[in-house]
Amino acid sequence: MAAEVLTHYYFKSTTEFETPTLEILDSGTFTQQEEDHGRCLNSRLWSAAALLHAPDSVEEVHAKYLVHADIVETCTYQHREKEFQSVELAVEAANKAVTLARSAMHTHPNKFLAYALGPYAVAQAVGSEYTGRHNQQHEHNHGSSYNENVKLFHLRRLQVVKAVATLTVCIRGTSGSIAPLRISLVFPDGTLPGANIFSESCSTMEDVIDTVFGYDIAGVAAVGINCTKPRYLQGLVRALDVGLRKFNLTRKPKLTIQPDGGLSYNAQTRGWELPSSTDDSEQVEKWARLVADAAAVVINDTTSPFSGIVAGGCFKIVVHHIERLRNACSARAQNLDQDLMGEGGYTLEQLMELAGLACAQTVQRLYPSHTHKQVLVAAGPGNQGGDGLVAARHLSLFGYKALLFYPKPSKNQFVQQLDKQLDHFSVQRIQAEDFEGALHQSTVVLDAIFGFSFKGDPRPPFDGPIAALKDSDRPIVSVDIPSAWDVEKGNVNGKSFTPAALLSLTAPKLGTRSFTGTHYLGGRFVPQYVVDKYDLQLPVYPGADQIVEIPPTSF
Ligand SMILES: NC(=O)C1=CN([C@@H]2O[C@H](COP(=O)(O)OP(=O)(O)OC[C@H]3O[C@@H](n4cnc5c(N)ncnc54)[C@H](OP(=O)(O)O)[C@@H]3O)[C@@H](O)[C@H]2O)[C@@H](O)CC1
Ligand SMILES: [K+]
Repeated sequence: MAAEVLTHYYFKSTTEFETPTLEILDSGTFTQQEEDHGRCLNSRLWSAAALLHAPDSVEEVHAKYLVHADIVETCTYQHREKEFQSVELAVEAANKAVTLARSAMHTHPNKFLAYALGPYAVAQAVGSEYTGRHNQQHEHNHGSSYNENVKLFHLRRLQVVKAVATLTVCIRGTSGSIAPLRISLVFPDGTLPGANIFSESCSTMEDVIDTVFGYDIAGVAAVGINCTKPRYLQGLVRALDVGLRKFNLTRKPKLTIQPDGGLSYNAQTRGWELPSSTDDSEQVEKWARLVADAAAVVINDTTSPFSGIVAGGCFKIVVHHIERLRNACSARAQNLDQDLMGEGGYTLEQLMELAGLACAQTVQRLYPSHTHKQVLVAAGPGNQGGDGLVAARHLSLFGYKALLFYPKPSKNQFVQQLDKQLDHFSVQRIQAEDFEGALHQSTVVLDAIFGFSFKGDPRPPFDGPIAALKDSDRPIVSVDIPSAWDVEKGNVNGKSFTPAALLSLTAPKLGTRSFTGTHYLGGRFVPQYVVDKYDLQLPVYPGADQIVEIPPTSF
């Protein structure tokens, strides 16, 4: 069964189609602080030392990451109550970490805060997270077993977290990728999932997965790969993916990936070095590409055993890496379109014709003409507007009375021809000042105003109509992404409307992950080589249909 799921996802039931999320995580707070302030934070508290000595720099670093990251972590990775004079002082520092992060976030209300808890291996401060060799000298109770010490260590830290103001705690687990493989995990109730979690026989990815998920005790929320070289990342993600499909988990976990900066540690000079023949910017680009490639294994797979991926880095990662990672993830989506029209041999005209037909078919499927006779097609100035013109023609042929709002005609000759065709299909043109009246008369709306190239706030002549759609109770079917939604972040601050239904073209866009209405996929034109190149996992289109319904995304 596992093999079928892996290699022939096309045969999976379409009800299992789901879009995994991508969230970018800040990373390397320590390294960024060092870079900005030339500060040596090489104490046992590591970056958390800055909470005591340089709180302003902590807030400054958070603010820098927030420009590019979706999630910021408190500066508490190596915060340990043992390094403070009392538990009260430890709690005070932890509270300060939360306050500093929240203060930096006040201009980013849609971003998330996670409380960082580094694993036991890191807290030992002897590089165990890199070598896999854990210090057998235990700090808490020398007579106890390793497991007992790990448990005690985490319980004490969780007591501090519990004392910190109410927080959604995002617990960060680590698996070293170098044999012997060990995982450090924390469990909120202090119960370890099984004795073999730290056993030396736990030496393959399969062992790790069996151990972590075989018990499925409290439902593992996330599993992570940390402190590995970026070049190993995609292989590790694939191995986790293969292993996890064996389990029928009631709740899909997220995967966090946080490789290091790809530098090598020179034991003689005791410093980090670039591989010879690479310069710094080349190294950053390469790092971002490798992490984006690993993330794509999950986000392009609608049958992924993970509900999403959280991508970032760890040691020797700075804000610049995270900025490049964000760009590398977006570039993959654009490349897909270029591929279809480049090597794929399609013309834009062909794709637009098929996209428009899929739009009309979605309206007809959900709001048939015998119940929803009058359809208002709102078409924008870009290629999505062209999809709308094609759809208006088909809708007219399907028996609808079509009204067209198309206030900013395209300069593209082909799109102008599409416009001209509509003169012969009894399509009624609507001027901007009549938009609200037309909306009122209509029984359904096809929103083909803006697609994935929309940026900023809607400008005239589309601002008024978007506001009118927001106030309207008419059912709206949006093409590709609801208009005026950010292609990655969605309906930021609820500025735009939420349609009743969405037709995603080719594959759902990141910004639609919060959409819970009726969701269809269209764009039945993707050749196999593009599927293989981008690891796309597409559902089966039934019969000759141009569209297939996919369940609401579940996050
Ligand atoms: N993937 C596929 O296979 C296929 C994709 N297809 C479709 O193409 C769509 C992407 O098309 P696209 O790139 O032309 O951009 P799209 O989003 O229609 O419009 C951008 C226009 O809006 C404007 N504009 C931007 N911001 C604005 C603002 N704030 N306020 C006001 N205006 C603003 C901007 O104008 P500008 O300001 O740059 O002059 C620009 O002209 C995609 O979503 C899908 O539906 C199919 O046709 C073929 C197969
Ligand atoms: K749209």
